[in-house]
Amino acid sequence: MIFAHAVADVRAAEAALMAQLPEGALMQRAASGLAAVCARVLRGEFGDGLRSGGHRRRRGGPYGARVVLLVGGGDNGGDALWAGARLARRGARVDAVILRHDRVHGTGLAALKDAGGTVVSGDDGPMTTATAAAIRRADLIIDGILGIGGRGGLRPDAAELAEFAASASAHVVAVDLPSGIDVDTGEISGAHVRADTTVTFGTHKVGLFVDPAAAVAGDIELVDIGLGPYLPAPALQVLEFADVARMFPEPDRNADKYRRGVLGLLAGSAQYRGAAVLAAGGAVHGGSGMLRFAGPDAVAADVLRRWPETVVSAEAAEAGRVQAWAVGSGLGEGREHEVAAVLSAGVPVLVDADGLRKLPPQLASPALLTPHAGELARMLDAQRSDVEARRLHYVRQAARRWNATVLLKGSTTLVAEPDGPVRVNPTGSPALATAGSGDVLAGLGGSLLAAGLTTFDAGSVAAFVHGMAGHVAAELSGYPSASDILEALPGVLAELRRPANR
Ligand SMILES: NC(=O)C1=CN([C@@H]2O[C@H](COP(=O)(O)OP(=O)(O)OC[C@H]3O[C@@H](n4cnc5c(N)ncnc54)[C@H](OP(=O)(O)O)[C@@H]3O)[C@@H](O)[C@H]2O)[C@@H](O)CC1
Ligand SMILES: [K+]
Repeated sequence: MIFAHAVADVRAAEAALMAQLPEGALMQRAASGLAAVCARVLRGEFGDGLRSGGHRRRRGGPYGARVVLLVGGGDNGGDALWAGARLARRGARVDAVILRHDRVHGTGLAALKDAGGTVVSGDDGPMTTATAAAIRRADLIIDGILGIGGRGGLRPDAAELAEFAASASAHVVAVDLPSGIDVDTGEISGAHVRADTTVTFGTHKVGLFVDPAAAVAGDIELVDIGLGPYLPAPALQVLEFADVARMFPEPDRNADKYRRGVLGLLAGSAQYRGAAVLAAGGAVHGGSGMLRFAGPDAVAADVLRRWPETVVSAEAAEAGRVQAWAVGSGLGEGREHEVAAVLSAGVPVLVDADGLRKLPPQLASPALLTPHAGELARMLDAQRSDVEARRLHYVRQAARRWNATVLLKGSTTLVAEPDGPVRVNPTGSPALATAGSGDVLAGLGGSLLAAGLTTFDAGSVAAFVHGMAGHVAAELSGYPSASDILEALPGVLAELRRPANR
């Protein structure tokens, strides 16, 4: 599992570690790790990041490379200067653009000059003719404007510099984080750097994983500086393949279909017949032992035709015993009494799409709510654009409001509980943004609930697996449909459940 921590926790850990070490030792660790990644970038080991096609890709390593440092007035700038000195000693031509001469990291600047680096900015501002020329011809730009000490978007002179750097063809490496993002929330409130690679120190920072900021961080490289033992519980968790393989329910030797878990599915309507079929497909593959579908005859017939292993009934009340419910995908208007009954059935329930419009003020059962940004906005009486800009804030707010697990779908899917760390799904891709994709996810998540996973684990495992299926489907069909994603699921699950991976 990958973790991310809040800035206050990073600061506390840093202080505890620093008390054990000689002055400047941490910055040297950071700068050495940063220089090592930069050398790899200059050997062509990293992709072209955000501006694919526009890059001057260098393969020869630091010797002879042209490097520009953007240096703010704090320790982030200090890291850049020390790393620049290391690259200069390895034969790079290093030019520094200093934003604040009165605040610049003195020993870092002296080290850079000793190693043969030069300053191209002027006394009265960073943008000079020499700055522009250096940035235009650079192979690599190192963004040391702001790190975890920054607040708000970049100030005008830094913003002008970042914008000019963005127009150049160099690979941009951000020091600790892309300057100008809000590091604890992933929000962006003004001008900021767009990085191709971010080299972060000690632990990942929250904003590197949460959109919109995550989208401007590029590839993330973590440099271990020894903070680990001093860090408290993380603010964010990112599941990896091995975690999901371990968490995915494994039927025991004596399991029968009931013991593996039965999911009840209340989905689909005359208007949205396909949603029921897609959700049922996600459920059939999702790890539970049996699916009971409740819905109108015509819809039930569609489900049975595609998934003959399903048991169908006309009403939720007639469905029989289940270990969990999934409700809402394509449900349309009406059926309020059935939804209410399912929500108070005393078993865990996944609520999606139209089910989210029918939520009571208080939920009686453990619930996993799976809105996209528009649905979450409606639930919280907010604007969709606000939810998209402040995803972490709103997903946490909804989790507390309904005392439930909330999975906010989108560019980076977040899964939050009322308390504790938020999970970010790392497998998302634009391939998942297609009609019916959410229905597959709902069935899959419901099935995992029925198989006994907690709402938190069911949501995060479902999102991970669904995202992997999206990638596989995209490789096969370019722009995959929800049916393609569904078809990719068995292969992904087989891979996940291979004994070597568990
Ligand atoms: N944590 C660790 O373990 C380690 C941390 N290390 C490194 O230290 C970094 C943190 O350094 P830090 O605390 O000196 O703050 P930093 O981010 O450089 O910014 C402060 C400067 O920015 C300025 N400024 C603020 N807002 C601004 C804005 N909107 N637009 C423009 N300017 C703005 C502010 O100016 P002021 O407000 O004071 O006028 C001040 O000059 C951290 O990210 C990592 O890289 C490693 O070396 C070792 C291990
Ligand atoms: K930075």
